[in-house]
Amino acid sequence: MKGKVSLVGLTKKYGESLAVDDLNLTIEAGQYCCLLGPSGCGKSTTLRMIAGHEAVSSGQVLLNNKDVTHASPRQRGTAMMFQNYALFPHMTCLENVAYGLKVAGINKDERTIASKEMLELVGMIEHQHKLPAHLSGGQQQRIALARALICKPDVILLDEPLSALDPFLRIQMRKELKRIQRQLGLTFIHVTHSQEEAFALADVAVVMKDGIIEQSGTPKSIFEKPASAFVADFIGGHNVIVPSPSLSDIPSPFSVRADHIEITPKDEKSCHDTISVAAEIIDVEFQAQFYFVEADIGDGQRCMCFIPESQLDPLLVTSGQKVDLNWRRDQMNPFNITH
Ligand SMILES: Nc1ncnc2c1ncn2[C@@H]1O[C@H](COP(=O)(O)OP(=O)(O)OP(=O)(O)O)[C@@H](O)[C@H]1O
Repeated sequence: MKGKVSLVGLTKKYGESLAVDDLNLTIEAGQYCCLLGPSGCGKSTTLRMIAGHEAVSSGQVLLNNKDVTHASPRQRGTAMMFQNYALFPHMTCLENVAYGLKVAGINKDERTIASKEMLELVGMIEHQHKLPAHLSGGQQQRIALARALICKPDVILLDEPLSALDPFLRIQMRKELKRIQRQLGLTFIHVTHSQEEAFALADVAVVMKDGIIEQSGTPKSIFEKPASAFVADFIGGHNVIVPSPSLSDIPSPFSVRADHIEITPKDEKSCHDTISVAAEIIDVEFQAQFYFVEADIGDGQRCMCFIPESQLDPLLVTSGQKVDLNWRRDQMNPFNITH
């Protein structure tokens, strides 16, 4: 199976500033990989270096174990789908999709058949004769995807492909991307700043910060054990807590999931495997299936708790109420990375 991508010491410098710093990563053939991180962390630069649209300062890009670091984009076996779709406005959908085959010298009959197949795959065959301007954002995106797929690349590179779509369409297209990736068995590398998107799609999520990989793994493994305070904060749903004197047997910062915290009346519980922290409720927000409760635990630290709708005691959990927050000792996550 083709489509294995290896990044070896991949580095990009703009002047003195390091945009991507000694990245080492292997993406296996047929995996859906999401590069995830805040703005400026180096995701797009990494993607562009894999595509061959950005020169590498040092290190290597290997495709199927072959060094393609200095190969042109067309020689690599990768295809890029851009954020703005970059469709040719004067060409119909069919012509846009067929363009790559035309450049490759494929005859008209063959490229029409192949392009129609691709339009079927992305659900756009009935729009084949329309111009891009007459399509919705989601439809334009399907055409852009068909165009990227037409030359049968081993790897598809997608830079924030869903960011221009409204929330409903974004979820629909997310499912489509996954379906097509699974159906064709291709490697997809997808850049996003949305943790939700990355977790929904990725076999492997790579969380980046300041040009380095902070953590990579399955979304579940990252959510269950964020490696650093940065990852815990970025993926959400976790509290990063710096132990205060009342937690004297806990030496260093840790995270605890918001849905693992239980709220009880003050001083009610002291089970030996449970950590209890005195807190004052700041705010309670109804979020349909659960309540979002914010509480002050002293030393300027706030804790968020997700309490299932059916389990919240409205007499206990109101603003200003003094309570205990409790979680099991084994639900505390110490960090592997403490920089
Ligand atoms: N052409 C360039 N010249 C100089 N600096 C650049 C250039 N392109 C990117 N950078 C810098 O490199 C760093 C990484 O940028 P990059 O676009 O890869 O980040 P990103 O994580 O994709 O961000 P975003 O989500 O905002 O697109 C940033 O500090 C950025 O300012």
